[in-house]
Formats: sequence, structure tokens, C-alpha cells
Amino acid sequence: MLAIGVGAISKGGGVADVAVAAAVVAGLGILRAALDAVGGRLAFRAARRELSMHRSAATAALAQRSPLDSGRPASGLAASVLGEQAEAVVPYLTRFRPARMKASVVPLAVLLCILPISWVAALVLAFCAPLIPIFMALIGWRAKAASEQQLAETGGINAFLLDRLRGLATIRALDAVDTTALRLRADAESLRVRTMAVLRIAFLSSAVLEFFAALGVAATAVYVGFSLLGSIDIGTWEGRLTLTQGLFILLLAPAFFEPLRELSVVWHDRAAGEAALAALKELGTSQQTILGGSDAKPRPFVGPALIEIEGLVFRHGPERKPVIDHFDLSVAPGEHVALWGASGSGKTTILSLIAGLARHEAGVVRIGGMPLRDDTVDSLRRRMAWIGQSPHVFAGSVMRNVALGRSGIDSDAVAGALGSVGLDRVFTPERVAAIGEGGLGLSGGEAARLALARMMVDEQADIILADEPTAHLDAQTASAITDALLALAKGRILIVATHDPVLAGRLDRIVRLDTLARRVAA
Ligand SMILES: Nc1ncnc2c1ncn2[C@@H]1O[C@H](COP(=O)(O)OP(=O)(O)OP(=O)(O)O)[C@@H](O)[C@H]1O
Repeated sequence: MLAIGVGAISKGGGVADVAVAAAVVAGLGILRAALDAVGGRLAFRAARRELSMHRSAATAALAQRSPLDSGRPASGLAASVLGEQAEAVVPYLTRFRPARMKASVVPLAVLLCILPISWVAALVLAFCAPLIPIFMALIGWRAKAASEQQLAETGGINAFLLDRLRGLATIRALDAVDTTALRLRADAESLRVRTMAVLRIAFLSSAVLEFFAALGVAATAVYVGFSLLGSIDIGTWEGRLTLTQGLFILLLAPAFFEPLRELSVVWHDRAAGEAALAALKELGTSQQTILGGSDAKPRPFVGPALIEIEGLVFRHGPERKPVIDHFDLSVAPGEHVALWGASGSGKTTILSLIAGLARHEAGVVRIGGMPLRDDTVDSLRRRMAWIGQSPHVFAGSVMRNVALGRSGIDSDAVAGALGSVGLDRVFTPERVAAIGEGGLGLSGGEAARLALARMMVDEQADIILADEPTAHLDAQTASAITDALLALAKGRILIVATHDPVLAGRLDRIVRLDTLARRVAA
């Protein structure tokens, strides 16, 4: 419309001719701005929705990874990928994807508008355009690799930092503060180098695009200029180029390169976004997953708790020797059993397999007559309670630490459980909110009692799996924990992995794990 307006002026047209063209240009400009604003908002909302979907899928997949999977990502790395790096997906979806679509449609449309007027102008633009994506793709490969290295470096430094912060007391005690600080400085320097590499590539891709875009517009302008001056009269389908046609081509030439320029501005979003999506996917990629999590409807578990294990085989990887090799065990309802064996004989592994925290290779685990499978494990797990070797104590109130968000557990139940394990003297009303991160402020024995209180409030559980509940405790505290555990386990199945002869001696039966054949000896 601008070209038509200017053409009309050059032919001595009146104000009315120019006014119509100006009004249409203004109207289209306003419409474009409004559509851009609405489109941007919609794209942002859709991108946030998609990011939430990716995050929850990655979190769910991460939760499905077995605790026996030694390839589980460090907590700091997982937190960094899920929290910080995943945000790179939003610019990728809101800026790069629309820009890529624009870059594949708009130049073609511009070319189709110019072609009927001048085939030479169309040819010049069509020649310059492919050079841009070719060079951008070449640079893009480097950008993606650099971006992935930067993400890995960020995740690594986060994991290192979190790990060392957790172990600060140990680092201080071993006088390793300087070494740790040096390593952190080296990591930070390496991250700086990788970030600069990504930025360098981003600047390079912009420079390449600007160069070819300027070349294309300049070549078109030279052709149009000489045509209008009458020095060139080829390139049109008929006659010579008019002022309106020449102006039309000149105004459209930058619009031809505009989407490609936009694409180059957001080019590094692609590298960061794709690297973040790959990192999210990687979080949940594991060979060792826990049972369950399938879409199958959980089958209710109604039978009496009776555990039968036949021919159980488990190994940590296809190339590794079995840790558990044809293991058999039968535990009657209400029976208390100690799993006894040398360190590394597979006690924790057996407890994990009973709880479905890893997939066994062969054999069967039946609980109440129901085989442990993906579709049964959820309801079977509801009847189990677990005390790990080092129960995690969360920073926060005792109430929340004991209830753990489970429904139907009120403060009376928590107070009752604390009383039963002898913690009511520790958690007086004045000390109630004093638990720090990782159980800071609690002794080892108090943390073990807290773990017992967590089980005690779960009345559904009639199978208790305990992994060395008295480890690292003095004889007196161990004896108190044993008393509390046995009182809690009355009438329920209790399977304890232990090295503690006093605890094992107080149970109904000791199952010895033969480290050579991994068979039950007694
Ligand atoms: N994630 C893992 N990846 C590879 N091997 C593992 C993994 N976890 C344990 N193992 C190996 O499996 C074997 C059994 O380990 P498990 O923890 O079950 O033994 P345990 O009898 O409970 O030992 P402890 O009494 O010292 O706790 C050990 O040889 C151990 O090295």
C-alpha cells in the first residue's frame, strides 16, 4: 500500500489516494501488533503448560528409579535440571518454535509476491536465502554441543555444591575446606569458559545472518535502482520496472530476511531448549526401576500377610553376577525374622525386592498369596512399613516429620506414637519446631525413634521391613529401640536385616545368608 501511495503521488494523485493507502497501512500495523500480543500471550501459556507436563513426567520417571540404581542422578543435579535448566524450554517453545515457523512460511510468501513482478529480484533473494540456513545449521551443531556441555557443567557444579554443603561438618573436621574451595573455584571457572563458548557461537550466528541479509537487500536495491534509472531493462516479465513495482520490491526485501533475522536472535534458545528437554528425559532413563507406576488399576489386597519367596534372582546389571541367586524364604503371619549375613551378602537387596523397590530377574515374591507385580505392588505396599539404614529427617515440625503428608494422621496419633517410642520427653512443646535439615538437633537414637514413630501411626501396615535399625547405636539405645520395635511389630510380620546379635536373638527365627550360594541356610 505504501508503494501504491508513493506511486500515486508520483503520478500527481490527490490526497484521497494517499489517505486510503495510509489508512490501510495504519490499520494493518495495529492489527499486526494486536495479533502479536495475543499470540505471544497464548504461546507463553501453552509453553508453561507443556513445561509443567515435562517436569511432572520427569519427576514421575525419577520417582520410578530404583533406590538400588547406582546411576541415579545426584540430588543437586536433579534439582538443577528440574528447577533451573528446565526453564530454558519456555523460550524454546515461545520464541524459537514460532520464529522457525515464520522463517519457513514468510520468505516463501514474499518470494511469491515478488516473482510475478521481477524474476531477477526473486532470483537474487532465493539465492541468498538458502546460504543463511546452511551456515546457521553448521553453527547450530556447535551451539548444541556447547549448550549441552554448559548444562552438564551447571548440573555438575550444583550437585557438587549441594553435596559439599551437606558434608560441611566432615569437610571441616578433615581440614579439607581449602581443597574443596579450590575445586569449586576450578568448576566455576570451567562453567565460565563453557558459558562464554555458548555466547560466542550465539554472536557468530547473528553475524553470519546479518552479512547474508545485508548482501541480499543490497543486491536487490542495486538491481531496482539501475532498473528505475533505465540502465537495466531485463528481469521483468513485461516492460520496464515502474516506481510502484520497484518500491514494492525494495520494501519487501527486508521483510524477506526479517523472519530469518528473528530466527537467528532466538537461535541459541533452540540449543538450550533441546539440551534441557534431553536432560529432563535423561533424568528418568534408568535400567533399574521400581515395581508399580503402571496405569493398571491396583488390585486390592485382602489376604492375611504371609510372605513366600521362591527362586528369587537379582543382579545389578546384565553383565554383573547375581547378588541374590535362587533365594527362598517363607514368613508366616506375625512371625519375626532376622536376615543375618556378612556385609554385602544381600540383606538390604532382599528387603528392597520384597518392597518392590527393584525388579527381580527370576522367581516370585508372593504376599498374602498375591504375586508382587506392577498391578499388585501399590496395594501390597500399603500394607508395608519400611525403616531404612539412615531414615531421612526433614527440616520442619515433628508433626510433619511423623505424618509425612499421609492422610488420616492427626496430632493425637502423632503424640501417641511419640509417647510409645519415648520421644515425648525429647519433643516438649518448646522444642517442637526445632528439627533442622537432615535431622540436625537430633541424636542418632532419637532419629531412629522418629522413624519408628512414623511406622507406628500407620495402622494398615502389617509387614515391617527394617534395615539395620540399631546400627551405630550404643548398647543401651539399641536395646530401647529393639524394645520399641518388637512392641510395634506384635502380631505383624517383621523382617529385620541386622548385624546386631542382641536384636537377632530376640526374633523368632534367624535366616542366614550364605554369601557363596546366597541360599537360606536356616
Ligand atoms: N546400586 C548398586 N549397584 C551395584 N551393586 C550394588 C548396589 N547396591 C549394592 N550393591 C552390591 O550388592 C551386594 C549386596 O548389597 P546389600 O546392600 O544388599 O548388602 P547388605 O548385606 O545389606 O550389606 P550391609 O550389611 O553392609 O548393609 C554388595 O556386594 C554390594 O556391593
